[in-house]
Formats: sequence, C-alpha cells, structure tokens
Amino acid sequence: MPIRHLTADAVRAAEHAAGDLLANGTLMRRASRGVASVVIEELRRTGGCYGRRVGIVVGAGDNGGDALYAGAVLARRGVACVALLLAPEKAHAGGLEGFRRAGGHVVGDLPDALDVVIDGVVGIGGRGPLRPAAAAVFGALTPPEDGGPIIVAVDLPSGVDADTGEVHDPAVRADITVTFGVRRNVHLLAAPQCGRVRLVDIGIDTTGAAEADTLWTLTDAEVGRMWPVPGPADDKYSQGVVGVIAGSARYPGAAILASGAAVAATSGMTRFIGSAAEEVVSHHPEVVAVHTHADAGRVQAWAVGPGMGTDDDALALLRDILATDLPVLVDADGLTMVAAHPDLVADRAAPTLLTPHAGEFARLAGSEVGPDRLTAVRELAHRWQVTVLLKGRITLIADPTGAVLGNDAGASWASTAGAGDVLSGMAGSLLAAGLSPQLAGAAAARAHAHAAVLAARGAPIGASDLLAAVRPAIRELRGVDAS
Ligand SMILES: NC(=O)C1=CN([C@@H]2O[C@H](COP(=O)(O)OP(=O)(O)OC[C@H]3O[C@@H](n4cnc5c(N)ncnc54)[C@H](OP(=O)(O)O)[C@@H]3O)[C@@H](O)[C@H]2O)[C@@H](O)CC1
Ligand SMILES: Nc1ncnc2c1ncn2[C@@H]1O[C@H](COP(=O)(O)OP(=O)(O)O)[C@@H](O)[C@H]1O
Ligand SMILES: [K+]
Repeated sequence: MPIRHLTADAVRAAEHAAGDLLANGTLMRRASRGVASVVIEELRRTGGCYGRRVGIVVGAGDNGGDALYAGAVLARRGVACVALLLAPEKAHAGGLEGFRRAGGHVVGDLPDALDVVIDGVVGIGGRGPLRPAAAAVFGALTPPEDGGPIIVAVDLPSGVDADTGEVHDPAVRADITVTFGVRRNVHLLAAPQCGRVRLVDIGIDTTGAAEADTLWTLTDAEVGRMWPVPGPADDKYSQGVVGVIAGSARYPGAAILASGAAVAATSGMTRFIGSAAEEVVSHHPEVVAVHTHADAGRVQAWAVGPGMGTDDDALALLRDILATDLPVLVDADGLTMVAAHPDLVADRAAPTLLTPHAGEFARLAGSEVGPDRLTAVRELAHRWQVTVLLKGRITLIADPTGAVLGNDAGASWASTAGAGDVLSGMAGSLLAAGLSPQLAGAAAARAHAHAAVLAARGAPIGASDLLAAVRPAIRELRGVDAS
C-alpha cells in the first residue's frame, strides 16, 4: 500500500470520527506518549535519560498540550524538563498541570546546555511564519552540529504550512518530527525541514479521506516490484520498445544521456531519432539510431524533447509524434513547443506525460509554480488532461483525475545539468513497458533519486555518473544482492 499523506482538514475529520477517544483526551495522551518515547529513544542513544535536559516551547493550542504532556512523561523518567510558555494564558491547562505535577518547571527563558528542544508552538492549526517570540527562542539556539540541542517537532515544524509545505520565514527546522495516525502533506512537501519523520499510532481511522485530500508516496518495495524485467517468454520486442528523440549533432549530450538511460532502465530495445544518431551509437551501440521519423521503425512509447531544439523541423517532428496514438513523454524543448502550441496535446487521447522543471512549468501554466506546488501541479494536469511530473527535490506527479504521487529525492545531488535527460529516458522506457504515465514517472523519479545518492556517496556528480548508477539503483529497489 502506498504511503498516504493527508491535509489538516482530513486529519481533523479523522480525529473527530474517533468520537470519545478525542473527547476524553485519549488521542492526545497517546500522541504525547509517542513524542516522549521518541525523545527517550534519542536520549538513550546518546547516553541515557537521567539528568538530561529538555526544553519545551509551548504555543497556544493542542500542539502545546501534546508537548506539555510529553514533558510530564519525561520528567517522571528523571529528565530535567523546563517549559517556555509563549502565550501563558492560553497554554493547555491539563497539560500544564500534568507537567508541573510531574516536576517540570515553567521558565521565562530557555537555559543553555539543553540536550533536546521540543517544538510545541503550533501543529496543524498554525498559520504563517513563527511569531517574533517563538522566532527569538529558536533563533538563539546553537545548531546541533555545533553542539546545540536536537530539535524534536510535535506534529510538524512550526512555521511550515501543513497542507502546502510552504516553509515560511522564520520557521523551525527539525531534526525529528513526531506525527500522529497518518502523515500530513508537509512531511513530504517540506521533508528536508522535518528531518526524520516518526509516525505514532493513536488509533484513528484515516482510510475514508477523499483523493483531493490525499498525497501518495510509493514505497521502495512497491517500485521494485513494478519494475519491468524480462520473463521466460520475452524477446526484445515484447517488453516495449522506446523511441528517444533528443539532442542534436551539435549538442549530442542530451541524446546520449536520454538514450543511455532508456537502455539502462529496461531490457528490450531503444530506438533513437535525431541528428546525433552516430554519436548515440558510438556511446551506446545497442541503440537503433536513425535520422528521421520515416526510418524509425515501430515503438510502444516515445520520450521526446531534451535538447531537440524548437525550430520548425523540431516542431513538425513533435507534432507527428503527438499525433500518434502511442504514450508520449514530453520534456525540455518539447515542453517549450507545447507551451507555445497547446493544441499539440489538447485532443490527445493516448497517455501523455509532461516533465517540466519549475521554469518549464511556468511556461506551460502561464504563471509561476508558487509556494503551493501540490495545487499547481494538480490544476495543470486537470486543465490539460495530461499527467504532469513537476521536478525538484520533491517531485510531484499528478494525473488528470487529481491523484498525486510524490517522491522525495532524499538528497539534492541530482540537481546537475543533464539529470533531467536521464529521467526522461528512464520514464520513457517504463512507459513503453506499459506502466501508466503516473507510475512510470514516479518509479523513474525514485530510481533516479537512488542513483544520484549511490553515485554521489558524499561528493558532487555529473549526469554521466548518475546514468552509470541507474542499474545499481534498480537492483537496490528490486532487493537484488549483486555481490
Ligand atoms: N485534537 C486532537 O485530539 C489531537 C490533536 N493533536 C495535536 O493538536 C494539534 C492541533 O491543535 P490546535 O488545533 O489546537 O492547533 P495548534 O496547531 O496547536 O495551533 C493553533 C494555535 O496556535 C496559534 N497560532 C496560529 N498560528 C501561529 C503562529 N504562526 N505562531 C504562533 N501561534 C500561532 C493560534 O492561537 P492564537 O494565538 O492565534 O489565538 C491557535 O490557537 C495537532 O497538530 C496535534 O499536535 C494531537 O494531540 C492528536 C490528537
Ligand atoms: N534540489 C534537488 N534535489 C534533488 N533532485 C533535484 C533537485 N533539483 C533537481 N532535481 C532533479 O534533477 C533533475 C533535473 O532535471 P532538469 O531540471 O530538467 O535538468 P536538465 O535539463 O539539466 O537535465 C530532475 O530529475 C529533478 O527532479
Ligand atoms: K510543532
């Protein structure tokens, strides 16, 4: 089952559906115990609980209540706990009483030399950036890498929008985020701001949430299982032949990267059309490369666009390709032409996958992506009735029904020239193998991200290194030990 992320409204609906468990405080008790367990684990990992120091920053709502009850559990374990109340008159009354009874102290300023700071400023009820008092507290902390406390956010890092993941300024940057029952959009859309996300079961049922409130992520195992590999009855044609249209004799790089990625991603056959045919074959002799569409032979899907130019010949070729009833991935220069000629895809019935980065997205949509990337990508896919893959550290893939799959690359090594060409080749070959545009995009994005991490091992990479790591990444996702 893919991992589900919900909006704040959908989370609230699920909490309300829990009835008595919400009303009698059971949900909050479970949530706060979850926070305390994560903090205890962290303290044990670094020397034990007794005598360690935890500071709690408490806001005006139930998020602060969670933090105070967690502080009570910690205080009873011998942890020295202090709480700073940002809005003393609004602090959660039950939580505050429990905290004090357990031996916790309320302070006017956080002391130095804390081991952990718990961010209980706001959760899903928060709006906008941290207010000045909270900003001053977090701004004064020494970063963990310089010996400062680790920051554990309750539900989400305060100052980050629960639904859009917009990181306001200022906002908390957490090392660990503890959330309850189900992940929220923010945990994917602002993953780098959340640190490690720990999900605590509090006994709510979230399965009834509407698709419009849901954002999905495939697990590595799911991607590994769906990756097409040859079976006993397969031959080079039966697995789906992909046609790559990219690059030029003058700029062959995109052609070489995209067709190489198509070869690496699936077995079967890769065809190529373009003036860089000779250069492509010299790098990848298995590619069947020609100069014109008329000579190309049959394919089951096309990946078209990277470095192909935008002149009249390129436009005519793109028009021919999009007039077929085959699945087509359009990237880079292809997207520039589609943005200028929306009629190219307007009446397409066959699967269509557009793979813009933010700049190309703005050309297609007519406006910048903006801070709400999720809504932006959903709207464009709906408006154009195509699947849209919006690239970046968090890649979002929306299909025309509004369903969105997301992928956190986990690191940013792939932000290098030519990495998008590699993604096009990979996703194109998955389309040819019969995956839907959304699954092809999501599976390719995941393997691409793994490849970047494997290739980098801590040092910058170029797109050729990324390409060379595509096979090891697929192996890893499929759980195959190559040693
Ligand atoms: N219900 C349950 O059973 C469960 C709930 N759970 C927990 O409750 C959390 C939701 O609690 P919530 O709804 O009380 O809202 P919450 O996120 O604490 O913040 C809202 C308050 O903060 C304020 N405020 C707003 N923006 C601000 C800003 N930028 N900077 C500073 N302050 C700001 C605003 O007050 P104002 O000052 O505007 O009057 C408002 O009152 C949820 O995330 C989870 O942790 C769990 O225990 C599971 C069970
Ligand atoms: N900060 C980032 N972290 C992780 N991956 C990124 C980041 N920025 C871009 N990427 C990925 O790298 C690739 C870049 O594609 P693109 O912008 O089209 O580059 P190019 O046109 O040079 O090939 C995409 O797969 C994108 O998702
Ligand atoms: K918080």
